[in-house]
Amino acid sequence: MTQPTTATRGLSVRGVSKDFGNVNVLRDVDLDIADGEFVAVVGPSGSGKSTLLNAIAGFVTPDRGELLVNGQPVRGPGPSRCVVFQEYAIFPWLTVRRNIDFGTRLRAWKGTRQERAAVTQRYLDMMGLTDFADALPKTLSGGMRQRVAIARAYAVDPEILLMDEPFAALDAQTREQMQEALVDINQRERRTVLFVTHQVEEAIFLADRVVVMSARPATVQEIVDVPWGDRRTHEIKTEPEFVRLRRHIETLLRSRR
Ligand SMILES: Nc1ncnc2c1ncn2[C@@H]1O[C@H](COP(=O)(O)OP(=O)(O)OP(=O)(O)O)[C@@H](O)[C@H]1O
Repeated sequence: MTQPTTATRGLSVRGVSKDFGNVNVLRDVDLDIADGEFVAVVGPSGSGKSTLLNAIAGFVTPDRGELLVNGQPVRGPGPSRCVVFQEYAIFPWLTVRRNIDFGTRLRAWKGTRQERAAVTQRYLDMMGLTDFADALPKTLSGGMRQRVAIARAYAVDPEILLMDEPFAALDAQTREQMQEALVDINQRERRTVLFVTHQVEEAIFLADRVVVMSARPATVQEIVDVPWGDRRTHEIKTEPEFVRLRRHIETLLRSRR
């Protein structure tokens, strides 16, 4: 259970506080996420997890504190951060391929048309979407639509990917498949990820570290290191260490400090 060192690349959240009217939502939140690290955030319902993510995205302005991406202050939404939401926030009028191509076009890298098409195809392949490339989102299942949203977010190649409960609307089996798909794409193309979830098991399965928030006003209660590195198959969920970490985090959440 270590505190991270200050990150120069990656994300730094320093003393961030936010009130909505007289509701104290975030209080002195400190968090450093190193470049290429996958961090999950869990916390009691309504504690302020989405508010923290929205502040990093630039949708919400903190009352106090500082947010830095690669040392640069966050002053609003921008291409360094890309958000995947619970709802399928993809363009319903574009095919799967064109949705992902939209992301590819937002890259800082400007390749030729053919090079961009190859990048888009790579993400179609990685997320198992090639057979659906010409389909419209409305013809796809929820899981497939979320695959498109994730492929598009990776195609943008932002400094930080922010994921707010992206699998919450999916059934249990699809959710497990999506967790595996996310592990797979992130092992191939490692990105800095902040992933908000209600599910402790999901947080441990996906993340290098799990940030446990307190009840509102939310602050960082504990940061739990997860030891599996790239060894992420569903079998780890039954290992004694996994079960121990899950119980530990669940106990912290129940204590509602
Ligand atoms: N724009 C806003 N205006 C006023 N209050 C807000 C706003 N956004 C969030 N809140 C309030 O801030 C608190 C924290 O909300 P937030 O959605 O960040 O929590 P959460 O931990 O993500 O919740 P959940 O786990 O239920 O998704 C809630 O009481 C919510 O009603």
